[in-house]
Amino acid sequence: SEDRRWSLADFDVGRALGKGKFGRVYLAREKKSGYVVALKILFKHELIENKVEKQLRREIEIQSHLRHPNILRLYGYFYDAKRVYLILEYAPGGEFYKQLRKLSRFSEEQASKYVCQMAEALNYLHGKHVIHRDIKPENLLIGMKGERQTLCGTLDYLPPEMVEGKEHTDAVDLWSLGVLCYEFLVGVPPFEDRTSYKATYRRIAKVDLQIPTYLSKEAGDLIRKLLQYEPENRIPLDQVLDHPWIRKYNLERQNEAGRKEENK
Ligand SMILES: COc1ccc(/C=N/Nc2[nH]nc(C)c2C(=O)Nc2cccc(NC(C)=O)c2)cc1
Repeated sequence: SEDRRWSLADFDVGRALGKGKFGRVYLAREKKSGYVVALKILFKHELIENKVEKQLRREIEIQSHLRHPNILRLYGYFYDAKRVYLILEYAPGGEFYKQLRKLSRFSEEQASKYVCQMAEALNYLHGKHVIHRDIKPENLLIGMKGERQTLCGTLDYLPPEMVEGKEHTDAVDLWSLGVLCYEFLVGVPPFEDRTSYKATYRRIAKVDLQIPTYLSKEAGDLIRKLLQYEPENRIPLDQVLDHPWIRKYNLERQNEAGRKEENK
């Protein structure tokens, strides 16, 4: 459990899994239990230089209390003179967007399953008044059963209110969900404009959205209902989970209790 005092001596540290924005992630095994985890090692001087230590403390506080099959667990943390160590759940599949790049785009069935899992994770987060605010493929990992977990930075996924520096609510996550849904099906984000940052900004602010004709009517309908300029016009998560395009491929969705049972 996360309240005992951990230290590096408790772990056999294995291969580097990859580099995050701050520090590196290693495969590690807790010596007594043999439990395999991902150990994220952050350098204090980098956190201080980037003025993110307060944000990290807040994220640790939030993530250590979250329990959801589609949200990566933070089991605990510890630190020494130079580093902060996060003991995170290990998702064997690795980064989701590597999968997306390889496949270039997903089938409607696969995309619907991923969007459903994201909507369930967001529903759980919003129920706890937590806004993710940074949903993008780079922050998604593939779990044991191929499901995705959101690991808690480009313009592509930001809604108009955030690119325009206005007030924002948890509706920002609805917009990002719509952007991701489009990207899963098309292979590129809807407002991408490789010429410039400003061009992307303009396309987002105008909601310059073209839905390819090869997408099903239902898929296009859900994307349009999420990519609404006005935050209050975006359909809420419970309606996303009830949308025909989601229900069609996620018949086995039980209520939350049922799902918790399944994951005990
Ligand atoms: C290079 O091939 C890989 C294949 C699978 C992985 C699995 N990573 N799984 C994780 N579980 N919990 C955490 C945290 C992570 C994680 O951060 N992984 C990670 C971090 C940075 C880069 C990558 N690279 C890739 C390819 O997934 C993975 C990592 C690397």
